[in-house]
Amino acid sequence: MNFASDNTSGASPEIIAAVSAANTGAAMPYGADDITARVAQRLNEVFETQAVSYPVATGTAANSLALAAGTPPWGAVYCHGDSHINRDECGAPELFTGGAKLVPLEGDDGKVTPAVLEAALAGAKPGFVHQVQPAMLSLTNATEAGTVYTPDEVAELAGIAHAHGLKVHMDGARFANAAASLGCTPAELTWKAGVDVLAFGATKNGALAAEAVVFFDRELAENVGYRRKRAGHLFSKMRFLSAQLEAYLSDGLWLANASHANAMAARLAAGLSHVPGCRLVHPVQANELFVEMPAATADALSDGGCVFYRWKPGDPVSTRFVTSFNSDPADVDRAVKLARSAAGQSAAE
Ligand SMILES: Cc1ncc(COP(=O)(O)O)c(C=O)c1O
Ligand SMILES: C[C@@H](O)[C@H](N)C(=O)O
Repeated sequence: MNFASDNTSGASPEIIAAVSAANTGAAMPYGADDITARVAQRLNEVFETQAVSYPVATGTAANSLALAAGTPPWGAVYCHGDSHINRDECGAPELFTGGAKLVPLEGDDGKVTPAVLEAALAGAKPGFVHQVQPAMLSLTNATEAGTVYTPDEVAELAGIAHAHGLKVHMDGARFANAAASLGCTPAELTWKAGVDVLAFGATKNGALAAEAVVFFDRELAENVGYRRKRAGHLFSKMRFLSAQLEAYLSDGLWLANASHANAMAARLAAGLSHVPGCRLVHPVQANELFVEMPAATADALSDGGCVFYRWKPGDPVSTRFVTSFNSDPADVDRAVKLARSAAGQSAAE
């Protein structure tokens, strides 16, 4: 019962098979192979536009390369305070941009709001040499709180950003989960809503290690090839990274994986929300749930073999559960049963 992260899941058998199948004969290196060319075309089909895409191996690299493409060293990137780029990338965005400043914004349920963004930009001083210059807005979809931005919400925020001359980045480490949750098209959730560059995630949703930086604003991509090489993310045997993405984007695998993960999160949330003392901290809209629960309940879950993060200490303790493309419903039900017994509730209730 491992719900620590979707990073703990294995890889989809289809993706493993694709990597094995790619291991046939020789292929030109550094992205000059046929599979990489097919992935670029496939991404254009999925997003219904002519984009420029760069496969990389981690979400941090995808985010940092995307931000560097649109942010000068003296720039400012506006993001949610709990965003991964702000909390969990060890300064990679700051490094890749040459020292730009991340400007964290408040917002309930992990989401930036138009009012907060407007106020932050109203306080900026374009042209004032003593202050960083607004350059990009970064939104995470699905968010780090397990919520999602709808296309309309993205469009409203992107409209504000563009009106102030900023470009818009989307951290899409869990983009599949957002798209599956919303039932909208990838285009509706990105460039049609004003997103200029997407860090398109696959690793957390069934790939071994594969992401793609997808530029809808193709001019932004001008120097990314050099930045990727300098970052050490230009794979010499790129076919094996691209093979993952090709399989991921074939036969609807990426959305099927995300739909299952989302369904398991909903199942777990439905069960835990009826356990005395348990409270869902955020709406469960993708594959993450944050649950406040008595420390004794958390201990019983851990003692019973359930693996999850204690997000904030205390009693009640704030916990995070993340489900994956291959989460077993029996594990979900076992976790709920453990919580119920800890709360003195009979499993039959
Ligand atoms: C929202 C979000 N963005 C980006 C990343 C970065 O991915 P990676 O750990 O592959 O660098 C993660 C990590 O899991 C994440 O949760
Ligand atoms: C914790 C965080 O860095 C990681 N990306 C996760 O969601 O598990």
